[in-house]
Amino acid sequence: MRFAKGHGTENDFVILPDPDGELQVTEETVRLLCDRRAGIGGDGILRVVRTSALGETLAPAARTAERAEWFMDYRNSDGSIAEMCGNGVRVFARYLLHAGYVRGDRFEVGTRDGAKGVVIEPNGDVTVDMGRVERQGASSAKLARQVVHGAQISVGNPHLACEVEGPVADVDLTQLPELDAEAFPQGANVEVYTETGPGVLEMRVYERGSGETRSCGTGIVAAAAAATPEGEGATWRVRVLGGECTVYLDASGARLSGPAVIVAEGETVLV
Ligand SMILES: N[C@@H](CCC[C@H](N)C(=O)O)C(=O)O
Repeated sequence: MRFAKGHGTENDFVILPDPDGELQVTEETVRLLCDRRAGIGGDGILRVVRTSALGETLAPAARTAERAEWFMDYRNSDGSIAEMCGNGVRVFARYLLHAGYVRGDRFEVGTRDGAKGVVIEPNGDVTVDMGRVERQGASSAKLARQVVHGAQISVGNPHLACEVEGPVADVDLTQLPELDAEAFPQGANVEVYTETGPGVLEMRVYERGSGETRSCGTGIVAAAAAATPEGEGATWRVRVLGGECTVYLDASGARLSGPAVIVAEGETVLV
């Protein structure tokens, strides 16, 4: 089976081209492909399938995805399905261009959170219109060595974005965060962030289904939203372990911009 490998600020993905929806991607397959020793290695999988060949009924809120020719079927490295992946969309867009599946510098990608508009910037960065960012109140999480408090935010998928004092490097993210199950019945991604200068955040993330990763696009947007007073617009540069992205927040929602690259292509015998 053909595959590619790509990343957006080192949030890395195994890309499976499956235009006609012929692959059976099981949880076990995903775990094996994402395994960094026994497989190819990645934080998740991006299956590249024509929306018309998806073979899945989308939730009513995601039906706008049907107008996009290509659908990003995203899976976390543990095999679970997530509604959205911000860096995934950016890498997916880069792959569509690389493979010649799309042309031009503006197109849409279908996701389980609906259609997302993508723009290829003159400097090569990929910007995705993430749509609405929903603030849902406050909650907390128990980490390995501390309890953190923050904002419950939906960017299509669930987040708890927590401002911490001191460097984010000091936060122990080695263990699965314990969350309030009533607030997060489907689990959540947990971000810790601190403001290091005007318009600049530093962030780390423990991703649902993947553990600590070096970047998370939806998490970057959630942290930027949590750091912005409600009702206000803002632009944030968000530094993560794998690089930096920029978030533009306004009344219509959020845009996420940053690098996205394809680093390898080949064939795997794992599937
Ligand atoms: N890395 C992604 C988020 C992937 C999904 C997440 N782990 C979840 O389960 O919600 C991003 O760049 O947004």
